Amino acid sequence: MSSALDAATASRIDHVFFVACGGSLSIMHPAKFMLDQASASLPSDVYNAAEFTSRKPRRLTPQSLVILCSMTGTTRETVAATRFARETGARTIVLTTDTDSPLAQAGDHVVDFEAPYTTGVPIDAKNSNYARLYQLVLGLARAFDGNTQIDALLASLGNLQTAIDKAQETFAPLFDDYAPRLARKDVIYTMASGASYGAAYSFAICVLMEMQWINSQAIHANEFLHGPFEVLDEDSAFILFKGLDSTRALEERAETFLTRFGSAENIMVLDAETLDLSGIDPALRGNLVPLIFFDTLWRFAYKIADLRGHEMLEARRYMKKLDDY
Ligand SMILES: N[C@@H]1[C@@H](O)[C@H](O)[C@@H](COP(=O)(O)O)O[C@@H]1O
Repeated sequence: MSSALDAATASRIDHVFFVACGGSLSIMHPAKFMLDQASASLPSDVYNAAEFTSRKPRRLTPQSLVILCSMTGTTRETVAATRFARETGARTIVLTTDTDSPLAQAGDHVVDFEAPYTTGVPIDAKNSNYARLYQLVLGLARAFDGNTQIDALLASLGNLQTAIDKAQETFAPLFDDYAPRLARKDVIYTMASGASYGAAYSFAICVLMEMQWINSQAIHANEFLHGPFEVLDEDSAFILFKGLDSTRALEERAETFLTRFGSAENIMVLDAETLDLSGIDPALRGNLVPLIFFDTLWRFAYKIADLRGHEMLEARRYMKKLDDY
């Protein structure tokens, strides 16, 4: 990690690109959110890897830093995006759980992380993809903007797993209550804004759609009021994240509308204000809460899977079953 950061910051960079696919892309949105608030000098963009390679942004130059992530390190689009970035002369940092993977071989610098999905072994959240990415972001902000939050981040990450474990207990009665109703739904929307939007996106596309074949869409909490709210009625099912970042008011406004025309029994609200976040720096709570949302919801997903008789990882038809697409 520190050697990747040292190399990436050895000379001036003027733009950061966050690039990945699917669940690995979902963590890039909160990374940009953090960089936007921590750095005045580093603009950034978030791209799906195939879009990045196809769009060929003119802004990509040898002064760019491209941060890419693939849990397996094998996602073809992300490997191709890494090669494309290097061909332009940009610096690349790749995050993966497999340091021998094609992605690791393609990047300039490799940062490894842990994921329970690959090994089945529980991890400490301080070693997760989010944790590593946030360290990179605040490392960049320290190097180029004199931001000093990195020590608070490291201390907070050390206490994060305890906060997640406590959150599992806090949310358990909510999950027990909502699982039987939501498991019967054909459509469940997720909703969030700011730092939590990526977790809502990932839960919609990777968990509800990919692993449970439940129709879903992550709706940005304010965009909801600009079209999507027309589908709302008493049967509509939503999972709303209420985080602690500076966009919380957007999520609260969406909740007010949801509960005005929807039915509370189909609207599951995860409110970070109900959590015990001791040991997490108040200024970073908004950034770290999405890890808690996603991790706790992962357990909720297994509850739904049991009720539906639809195995979480094994029941896929296409993902990891086909490779000719
Ligand atoms: N649902 C999966 C995700 O879980 C995974 O993150 C992504 C990319 O895979 P990887 O992270 O290995 O590049 O593919 C799909 O979207």
